[in-house]
Amino acid sequence: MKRVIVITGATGTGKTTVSSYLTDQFHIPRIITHTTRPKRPGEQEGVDYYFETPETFKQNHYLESVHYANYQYGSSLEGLARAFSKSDLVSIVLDTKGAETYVKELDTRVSVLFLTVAHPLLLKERLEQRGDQLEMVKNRLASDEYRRDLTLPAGLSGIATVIQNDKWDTTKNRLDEFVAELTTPTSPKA
Ligand SMILES: Nc1ncnc2c1ncn2[C@@H]1O[C@H](COP(=O)(O)OP(=O)(O)OP(=O)(O)O)[C@@H](O)[C@H]1O
Ligand SMILES: Nc1nc2c(ncn2[C@@H]2O[C@H](COP(=O)(O)O)[C@@H](O)[C@H]2O)c(=O)[nH]1
Repeated sequence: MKRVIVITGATGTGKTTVSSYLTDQFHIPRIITHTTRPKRPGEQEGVDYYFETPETFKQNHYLESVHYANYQYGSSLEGLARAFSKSDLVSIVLDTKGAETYVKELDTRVSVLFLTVAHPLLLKERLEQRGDQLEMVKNRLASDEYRRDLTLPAGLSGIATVIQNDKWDTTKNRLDEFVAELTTPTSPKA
């Protein structure tokens, strides 16, 4: 059965880092989503995102789309099909609103990881260290979406596996266990 690991949580909690680990360690490809935000240094078209203008953004067919801190983001049916052509088990990085939509739309074909950190101050430091523009960090941390995504939403409670991503070695161990449960045929989660 095809399955999507939805990785969600606040900005800077490490969602993309976790998704890259799943690709490198377990060959789980990521669904590439679309955004109208400008590229960060080092980001590549079709690898990190499909970078769109507000006009081209409208031309895709979305399973869900959101506004996040003044930009548009969406996961297209085309992007989903492209990832599933590589593997029956894929991941996607979403804000919590998108994660709730995925659970509603794909139901038992979704496994959710919700990432947190011990203190939100860590997130500001991580965004700055990542090289985000200071103005962008300021706007993002002042957004309703940022505050919303700090807490596990009711719609994901009892569904999501929560991982506190403070120490990367601990997170890696939790991820290894999570994937083992998903991919063991006798496991209730498989
Ligand atoms: N456990 C960790 N300890 C220290 N730094 C980390 C850890 N996990 C991730 N990081 C770093 O934190 C920064 C943010 O991580 P990442 O880009 O994966 O977050 P994100 O949740 O995808 O963010 P966004 O929602 O803004 O795209 C990156 O520079 C990453 O290398
Ligand atoms: N609901 C969706 N959320 C998405 C999608 N693609 C990314 N995201 C989330 O947006 C924020 C900001 O991302 P950033 O790359 O600008 O830092 C973050 O929470 C992502 O997880 C999407 O297609 N749908």
